[in-house]
Amino acid sequence: MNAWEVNFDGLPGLTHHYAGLSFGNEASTRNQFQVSNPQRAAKQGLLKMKALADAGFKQGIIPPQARPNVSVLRQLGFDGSDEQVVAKVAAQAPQLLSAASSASSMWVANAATVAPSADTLDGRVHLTVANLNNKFHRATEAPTTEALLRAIFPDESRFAVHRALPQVAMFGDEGAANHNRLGGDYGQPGLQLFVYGRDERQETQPQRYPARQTLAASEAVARLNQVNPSQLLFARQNPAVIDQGVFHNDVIAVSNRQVLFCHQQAFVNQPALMTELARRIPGFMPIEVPTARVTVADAVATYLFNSQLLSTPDGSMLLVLPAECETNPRVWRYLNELLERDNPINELKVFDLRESMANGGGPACLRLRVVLTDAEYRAVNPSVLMNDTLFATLNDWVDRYYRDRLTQSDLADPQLLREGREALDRLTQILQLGSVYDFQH
Ligand SMILES: N=C(N)NCCC[C@H](NC(=O)CCC(=O)O)C(=O)O
Repeated sequence: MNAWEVNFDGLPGLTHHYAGLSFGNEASTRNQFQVSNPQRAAKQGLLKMKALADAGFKQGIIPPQARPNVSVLRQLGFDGSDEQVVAKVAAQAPQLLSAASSASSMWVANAATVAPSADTLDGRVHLTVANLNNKFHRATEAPTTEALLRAIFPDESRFAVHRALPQVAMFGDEGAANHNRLGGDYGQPGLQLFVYGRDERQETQPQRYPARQTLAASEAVARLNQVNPSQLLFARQNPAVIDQGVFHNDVIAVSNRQVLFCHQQAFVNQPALMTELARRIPGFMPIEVPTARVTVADAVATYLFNSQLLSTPDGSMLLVLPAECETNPRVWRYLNELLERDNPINELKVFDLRESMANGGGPACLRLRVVLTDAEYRAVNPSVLMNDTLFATLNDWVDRYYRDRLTQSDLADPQLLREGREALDRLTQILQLGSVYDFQH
């Protein structure tokens, strides 16, 4: 079956700011209270989408969520009109206003875990929304993520969107950021590698930072997504790298078809995992970067592995990297040697994503991969697919509504709430999504 990997990128929202909300994500902690530029964040995201669409890759967009999230603030006891709710939380608990205003839904690698139809028992594409239970500001994304995915993948005979797992630590699930699919052509059955950080039943935990993904969650997602049991593998991420800031597996590994590009220290018992993968994946090609060349600290600082590994029509592969890789001499030297070596990677494309990177989100965090057959692709809401017209329309929309400077204290401005709703109302028209936001009901 002819199939494609379609990348859907999250668009940074109007309240993008630096709040230090993600303990264990060192960029988030380091950049707390820095001044952000939401307009630049959105434009950096749009430029990546457009450049990849122009290069012939299939590219979609997932809109931001409505923030501040007034309903969660009401749930926490702030009352009155929407404006009064914002004023009260700003005065009494600014950190909660930050959490309720986070634009974190841009990192759609954490929106859901996707199973292509070639891997599922009922032959549909399955998407299980992630509960993002480990962080309050992210856990509130799930209901709107579900509504957005239903609006983008509306045909229930082809797509099954599952709601998030129960919101408890035992089922902490961070979506596709801890999931890789390996194999041959996209339309052929692949091996789904679920990577977890914590197994509450037995193993030791990281000492310093939280492990967000549990094995129990990964198992439940595999069940919901109806992944053929013969195409499943669960592996544990190395707790020592979680303690060095690798809060999702996509900060230390990325796969495409038969290639797994990862750090030497990414997984527990890595040699045995590589042997198992080689046994199960025809032509498996691991590219393991040794610590002697690139340390885990360098990987975290540059997001080398948070790259997108994309297949070009001639069968070779392209790495989409953040600009931070180019400015680190060790990483850049390694990458240029990689191009010369015997492997399918023969091109590097570098993007300036600094607004997102400063909160710990690189190229791969910003995208959700969805493998689709031709017929499935035609069933996607066509208004979310990137092209020249949509790019121009969205740039104008960003110019009209987005601020070019935002700090935590700006979140108290009631005008920001109004601007956001007006902008998103307009966006749902542009993308023909219907009423997906609470404020539209
Ligand atoms: N690796 C992947 N797939 N995604 C990156 C997510 C970054 C996000 N940062 C934040 O949520 C920071 C928000 C703040 O501190 O303002 C997170 O930690 O969940």
